[in-house]
Amino acid sequence: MILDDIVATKKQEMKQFAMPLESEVKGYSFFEALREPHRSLGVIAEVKAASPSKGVIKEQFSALDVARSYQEAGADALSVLTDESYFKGSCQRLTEVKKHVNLPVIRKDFIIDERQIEESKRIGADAILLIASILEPKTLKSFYEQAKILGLDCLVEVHGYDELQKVLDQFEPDILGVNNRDLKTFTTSLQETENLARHIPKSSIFVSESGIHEKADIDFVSRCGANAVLVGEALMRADDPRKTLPEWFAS
Ligand SMILES: O=C(O)c1ccccc1NCC(=O)[C@H](O)[C@H](O)COP(=O)(O)O
Repeated sequence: MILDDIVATKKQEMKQFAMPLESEVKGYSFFEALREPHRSLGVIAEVKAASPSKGVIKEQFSALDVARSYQEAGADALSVLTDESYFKGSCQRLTEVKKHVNLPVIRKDFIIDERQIEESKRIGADAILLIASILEPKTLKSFYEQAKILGLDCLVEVHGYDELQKVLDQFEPDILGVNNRDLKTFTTSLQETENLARHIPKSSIFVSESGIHEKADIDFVSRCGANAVLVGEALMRADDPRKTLPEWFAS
């Protein structure tokens, strides 16, 4: 199963781990950006070169140009994939984006080791992703608290009611993401957002992640009660995100 492979690779990579030097970048609050979005829903626009489910999404591009186009499109925050093996991302890419774009950036990776939390801070991330399906609930809570101490926000990602309950048995995250993609089968359905919506605590910012491709999807997850969306592939494939995003939010 691909998720097990990704985690196994990550564990292997951690054997050669070297903590990077601190990068000089300005921090922005990921949480505040989503709490007071530019539009009716917060938009986290993702810089995503490739993925296990789709292969190469965009060949040979400037991450900086993409990130700037997202900013000009009115995105509230950016997501930058840093996993190299499966997503063709990198930590350097995140730092480069942070140096030139005035938006909060979440590091999108598979955090399985607490050293990656400090690494995220050092490369300039404002937030990290914590995936419930790859962490024991107590470890997830501990990583969440460690990230907070370092001033990093966390997007806690769940898929399915059981995962959500396991997280909520421990704590109520400030930002809760429902991944519409089942990371074990790659099946994507916005029904996931609808199914879990009523179980999301009112105090959490509710992010609908993955599989959002058109205005109808934005309208649907909005009706479900999502506060924000995380969009990768559709914006990476868009001719011009500066046109696409406003079209998605036109009334
Ligand atoms: O996108 C994948 O194929 C994938 C496979 C295994 C683990 C994670 C994966 N994606 C990470 C993400 O969370 C998405 O990049 C993000 O939600 C955006 O999704 P999309 O808009 O569908 O590109």
